[in-house]
Amino acid sequence: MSRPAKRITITGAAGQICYSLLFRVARGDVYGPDQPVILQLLDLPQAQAAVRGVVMELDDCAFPLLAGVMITDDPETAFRDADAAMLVGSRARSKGMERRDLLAANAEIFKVQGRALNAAARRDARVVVVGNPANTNAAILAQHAPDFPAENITSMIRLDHNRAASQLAAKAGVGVEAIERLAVWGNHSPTMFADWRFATAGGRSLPELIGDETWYRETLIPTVAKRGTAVLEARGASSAASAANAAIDHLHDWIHGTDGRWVSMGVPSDGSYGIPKGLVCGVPVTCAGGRYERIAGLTFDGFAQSMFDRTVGELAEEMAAVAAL
Ligand SMILES: NC(=O)C1=CN([C@@H]2O[C@H](COP(=O)(O)OP(=O)(O)OC[C@H]3O[C@@H](n4cnc5c(N)ncnc54)[C@H](O)[C@@H]3O)[C@@H](O)[C@H]2O)C=CC1
Ligand SMILES: O=C([O-])CC(=O)C(=O)O
Repeated sequence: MSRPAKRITITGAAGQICYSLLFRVARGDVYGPDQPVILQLLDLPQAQAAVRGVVMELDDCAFPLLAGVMITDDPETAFRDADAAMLVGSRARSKGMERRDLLAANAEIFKVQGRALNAAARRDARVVVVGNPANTNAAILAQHAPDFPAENITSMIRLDHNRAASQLAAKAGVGVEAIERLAVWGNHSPTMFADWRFATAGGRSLPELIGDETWYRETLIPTVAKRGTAVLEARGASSAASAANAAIDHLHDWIHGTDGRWVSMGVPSDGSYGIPKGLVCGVPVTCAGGRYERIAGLTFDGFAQSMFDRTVGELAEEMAAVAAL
């Protein structure tokens, strides 16, 4: 263990997603098999005992790459010198809670965490927001971290990307690794737009290979959009392992590169595709040299444009609702 350890801030450490996430990060799934890591775990004061239990289990795994674990309920302590941050903790909807209340509660959390990130994290830290509403939480985080590079604050839409890739591969009868040039646009919500128009499998156009536009519009898109609900109904608990896996894919690919493959990330708008600045929006990217690059110059037909406008419109509405609070 000669290299200095990378510090990863992870919030919501006592929750369901982290019960899967922490063990994989500690095993090296983000930074790779030669890179020691230190976990800096944040959760609420009332969750500290549960976090201590999870840390006992981390100890009991005897992970060779785990160089340390810190537990705290103080955001600034959690973000101190962080090389990366996975912001999973957020306020879940409780009975009788309106959407407006949920947005307000999360806006407050990400405002506080934005200030802490601004004060304490390394300037080259890579941040992925997982806690819902993930895109809007990321945009609020960036607003409150004015000295931190906004392009390093992203949100997770990779779970939708992976869900779509898996469904498309099954339909086409190919391995999921054959699926290339898939794009998921917009909000991590049922409005997200899984766009297969440029997708290929083994170099062949996927829409041509599958040859069923009706299936795409009436089955694929709604299946991906409602997948979280379907898992919740079947399992009686929300998608935790697949969400943790997607968060690892997101950060791993950002750090290590995608070798030219497209993946989808929620990134701060630079105005391209007409996405209003200030929004954090799912777009297709490639990653290389520790940076993501948006896929530029894609065109939209009537259906794609209407799907794109709907999901970007929803993001703009969420931001307006937060601004009005
Ligand atoms: N972007 C995506 O694709 C997905 C996002 N999610 C979202 O991820 C979030 C976490 O999911 P689960 O782990 O299943 O939830 P959970 O309810 O099991 O755990 C959430 C944890 O966050 C903690 N927490 C709440 N406020 C906090 C704060 N201010 N600072 C630090 N920790 C805080 C709670 O104490 C709890 O331990 C939820 O918002 C969920 O909707 C889930 C699946 C996919
Ligand atoms: O709503 C949730 O907590 C779960 C979620 O985001 C998903 O499974 O996509």
